[in-house]
Amino acid sequence: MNSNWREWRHITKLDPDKSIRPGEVEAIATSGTDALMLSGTLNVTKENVTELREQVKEYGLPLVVEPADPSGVIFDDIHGLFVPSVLNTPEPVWIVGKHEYWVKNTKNIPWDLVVPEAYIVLNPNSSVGRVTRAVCNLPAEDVAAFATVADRYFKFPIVYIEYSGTFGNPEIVKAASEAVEDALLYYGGGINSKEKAAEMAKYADTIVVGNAVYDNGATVLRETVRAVK
Ligand SMILES: CC(C)=CCC/C(C)=C/CC/C(C)=C/CC/C(C)=C/COP(=O)(O)OP(=O)(O)O
Ligand SMILES: O=P(O)(O)OC[C@@H](O)CO
Ligand SMILES: [Mg+2]
Repeated sequence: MNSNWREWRHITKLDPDKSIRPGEVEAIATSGTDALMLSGTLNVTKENVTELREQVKEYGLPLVVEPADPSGVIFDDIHGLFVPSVLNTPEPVWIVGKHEYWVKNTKNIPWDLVVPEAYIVLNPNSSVGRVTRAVCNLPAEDVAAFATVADRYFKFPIVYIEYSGTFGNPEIVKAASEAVEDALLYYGGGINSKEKAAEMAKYADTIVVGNAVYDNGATVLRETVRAVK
């Protein structure tokens, strides 16, 4: 297991609100992906996150929980807790509000596990786009400026270009990659082939594959891993 998250090239995002057949879990875990991220926007609870963790933990891959709300946070038997802030939302609750609530109401947060992520959400039809009311019709220069604010000003270690559910514009991802100096650039959205994986991996440090696991299966997942490693 490579538990150094700064070196991960490929992450598989599993949704606690969806089910995977037991045979398929092994195929996912042995695909060559660097880590499993347990995350979704809708219908995520401590119970279904815990259930998914139990289903995947025996394979020895790093497990990261990425909560959409404090109610979905678990601390036990995970290697990281990646906490998003959405930069291009008009609602501060998605930038810092839920975070304040979480800290105020939680004892003994294991800060060593916590990695902040600066999300730039670019698909208005995704759950995360709808829920956060993100302003998604941004030209490349605005995305680049958000990326620089995240990297140089707020010092977020991760800038995440999020097109969840649809394949994004490579020119925008390229502009973000040129704007980021120290942060790692994550790209996620619509990767379901080796070509799409390779295209975004030209610019992103790390690609995230989610829906393809459920829609296309572990063979395609493995293809996306091979394309970037
Ligand atoms: C402070 C704490 C502990 C939590 C709040 C963290 C915040 C502000 C999250 C806001 C952004 C968000 C909802 C992130 C969730 C991760 C994510 C984008 C998952 C993918 O979501 P979709 O694929 O759009 O959703 P579904 O798969 O549920 O449709
Ligand atoms: O599900 P997909 O479209 O692969 O997107 C991956 C991830 O960025 C979602 O948060
Ligand atoms: Mg999803």
